[in-house]
Amino acid sequence: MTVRVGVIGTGAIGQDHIRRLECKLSGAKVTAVTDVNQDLARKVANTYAKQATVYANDRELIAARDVDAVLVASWGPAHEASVLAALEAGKRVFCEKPLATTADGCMRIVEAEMAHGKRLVQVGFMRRFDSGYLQLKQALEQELVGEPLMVRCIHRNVESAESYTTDMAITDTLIHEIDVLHWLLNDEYQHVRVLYPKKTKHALPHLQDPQLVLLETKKGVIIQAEIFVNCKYGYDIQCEIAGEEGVISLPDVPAVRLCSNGRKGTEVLQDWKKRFEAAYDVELQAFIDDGLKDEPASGPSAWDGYVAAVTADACVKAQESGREESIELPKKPAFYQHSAATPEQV
Ligand SMILES: NC(=O)C1=CN([C@@H]2O[C@H](COP(=O)(O)OP(=O)(O)OC[C@H]3O[C@@H](n4cnc5c(N)ncnc54)[C@H](O)[C@@H]3O)[C@@H](O)[C@H]2O)C=CC1
Ligand SMILES: O=C1[C@@H](O)[C@H](O)[C@@H](O)[C@H](O)[C@H]1O
Repeated sequence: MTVRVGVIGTGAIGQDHIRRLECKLSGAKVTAVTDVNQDLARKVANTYAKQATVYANDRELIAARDVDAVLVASWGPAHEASVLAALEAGKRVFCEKPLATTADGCMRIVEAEMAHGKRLVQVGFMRRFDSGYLQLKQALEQELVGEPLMVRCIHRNVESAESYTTDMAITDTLIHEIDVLHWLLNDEYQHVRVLYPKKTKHALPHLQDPQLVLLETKKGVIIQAEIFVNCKYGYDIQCEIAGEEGVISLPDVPAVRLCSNGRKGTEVLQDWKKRFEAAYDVELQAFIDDGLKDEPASGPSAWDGYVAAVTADACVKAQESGREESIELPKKPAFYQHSAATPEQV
């Protein structure tokens, strides 16, 4: 059996996912694509999925008889409408982050999915499938460092586009830490503060960069997350967790060590594509496998998308107020209690 996938949005990550569905993963086939830029959609189909039909819009693609599952990789503000339409059609949907740009939008998706009665949505929080983060999770579960006390994270990008704004440091970038850290710590967020250090000369006038986000969990763990999207030297993701009995850190991505011209060192990756390539493969294979087995979606859920959105809203409020803001979430519905399975491969 094959899961026939329709892809909405054929930009950077849409193309990447189409390529992996067609060339790397098993049990899937891209049968449909669409993009508001129809020339791009045609070009991408022609390059990576010659058999795919190019549709004029998301609604036509979702309705297509040869589309079993939908992959949403359009711009964030377009996600909610596509996910809701896919749910209405009773089709599985993998949605890149953010699930929706507002907490209310995420809640509408949660409600639609619960009304449908089966989990169909997986959110593209790929770090939960990254071997390094899985090793951290395992170490915490085995209590190798005892109770976690403090976390230090770094999320650096080489440079940001002109369209990247100060709030996007939260909604577009920190959102990955927001998701992965509460999953790692098995804890909930309580408060947040955002500090603005001296601004880099490499950021455009409208952008505050870097930023320091201080999150406190209900158990009292303090997380210090640096977001620096014009760091210039590379794509750098770090995470260190200090516990009562020791410290664990995210492993470096293995790379050849080169000694040449009087220097010794390794290449620094330049973007998310290579850093999380294996994680994207595993998350999407999990989505396809759930479809092949006709089982409820088991990856990061619509509820996880909602938690991330509520937390991001509080972070943006803290950016604006300069004060500590609280993060309040309703109780997780029973429908989502047994979600977000951890893949076994570490
Ligand atoms: N999980 C991850 O690490 C990453 C996730 N993303 C997420 O993936 C999404 C796409 O990001 P990129 O590929 O970098 O952006 P992009 O700008 O390269 O591509 C987005 C594409 O969506 C199309 N589009 C916009 N609205 C549309 C609509 N209503 N219907 C159909 N097509 C539409 C655009 O024309 C564009 O071609 C974003 O939500 C982003 O946050 C992006 C990069 C990495
Ligand atoms: O999701 C991603 C991008 O959309 C975002 O713009 C980057 O800052 C992140 O590093 C990347 O993982």
